[in-house]
Amino acid sequence: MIDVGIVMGSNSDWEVMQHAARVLKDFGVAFETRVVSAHRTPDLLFEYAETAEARGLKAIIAGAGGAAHLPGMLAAKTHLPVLGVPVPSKYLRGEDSLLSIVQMPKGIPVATFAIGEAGAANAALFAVAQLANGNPQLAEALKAFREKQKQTVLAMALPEVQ
Ligand SMILES: Nc1c(C(=O)O)ncn1[C@@H]1O[C@H](COP(=O)(O)O)[C@@H](O)[C@H]1O
Repeated sequence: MIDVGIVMGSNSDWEVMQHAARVLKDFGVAFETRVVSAHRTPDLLFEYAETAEARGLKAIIAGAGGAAHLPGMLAAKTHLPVLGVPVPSKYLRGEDSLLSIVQMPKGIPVATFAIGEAGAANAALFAVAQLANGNPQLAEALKAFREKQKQTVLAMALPEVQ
């Protein structure tokens, strides 16, 4: 059973969105990856969102750049949590993507993450946290991840000033 859908507006978003896939893979969460575009493949978008819950998905991570309508339109067509990742754009560095995703009208929420790879990784970590509610094994894995990250930071050394 697939728990999380990772969708993006174009395969050009993969460089960023692969960081979400990496996190889910590391936690052993079953996921699928698809290119779906609100603008270029609107019928596929509707079909994907309308069938997501019945297919067993628990959350959808959606990344898009520029006029990033994909996460919002998915959220409009499903009750599943939609986690939006603003992909950096060529001319406006992803600020356009961020604003397109975050400024949803009241009633149709999209949980919006940081621009770029940190946002993609954090969206996946958020999905893991959601799934860990009621899954003690996943909750333990999440704790272990945090502990390892903490140890990495504690071991960080800075250069001497000469
Ligand atoms: N923002 C959207 C949507 C959408 O929101 O439906 N579909 C594609 N795109 C974005 O267009 C950018 C350029 O796409 P191309 O590289 O294919 O020209 C990508 O970042 C994609 O997410």
